[in-house]
Amino acid sequence: MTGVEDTNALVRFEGLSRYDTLSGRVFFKSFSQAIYPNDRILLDGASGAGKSVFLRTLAFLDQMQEGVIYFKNEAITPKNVIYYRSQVAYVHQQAILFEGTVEENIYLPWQLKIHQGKVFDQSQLMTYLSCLEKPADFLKKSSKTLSGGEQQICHLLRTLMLNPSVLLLDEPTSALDAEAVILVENLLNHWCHQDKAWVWVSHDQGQKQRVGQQQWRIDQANITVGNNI
Ligand SMILES: Nc1ncnc2c1ncn2[C@@H]1O[C@H](COP(=O)(O)OP(=O)(O)OP(=O)(O)O)[C@@H](O)[C@H]1O
Repeated sequence: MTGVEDTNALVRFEGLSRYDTLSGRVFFKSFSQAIYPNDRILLDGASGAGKSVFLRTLAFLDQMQEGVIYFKNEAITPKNVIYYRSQVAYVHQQAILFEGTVEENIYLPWQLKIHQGKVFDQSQLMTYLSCLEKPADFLKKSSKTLSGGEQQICHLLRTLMLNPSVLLLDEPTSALDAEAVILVENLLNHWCHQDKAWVWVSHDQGQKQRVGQQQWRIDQANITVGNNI
């Protein structure tokens, strides 16, 4: 749906285009779509097709060349972009962690003005940990000593605790073993209830089938929407 309000959409974007201004490469052009509550979208495409570029653009982390993004019908501008990023959260494949413990990393965003006044739900964090079969002392581990998979878990927990509406998941389980992958998927399936949605990038065919109820596919700067995964 484009050009008119859509009160049901969480995120809606119109005419989204992203070029590399130096090389002239077009990543995608004039893409318009909406993300609705409970949408589980697989973003597919060959390596190098531009999936991460697209997710970062949608997260307002990369500069788009054309288009407008709306969150709950409000156009995103520099004035409300910090709030938008807290609601439409990009989960990097390579976790960005700071020096300190897992717990300190999870608390860090709570120092931002945008989260002040909100209450950190410690019992929710403990529930997430137990869903991932991680003991409470995982929180005390230094970020320096975490394995790649543990870093991804820390990053995901930090994002989930901020209670976003939409997760933009860029290969969020790529460093995890098969059992941990299923635990993360189960947790996110539980998380993705009525007013939540995700766009998920994965290279694992089994995971693509499990996490994608619809597919957006990037191919040579075109994005097509379908259901065949
Ligand atoms: N900010 C940028 N400016 C210009 N080019 C970029 C930028 N970011 C990434 N690229 C290039 O865009 C191409 C697509 O990168 P991207 O990481 O989005 O691909 P991808 O589809 O996510 O690939 P993969 O599945 O291998 O992770 C790559 O050739 C990359 O080098």
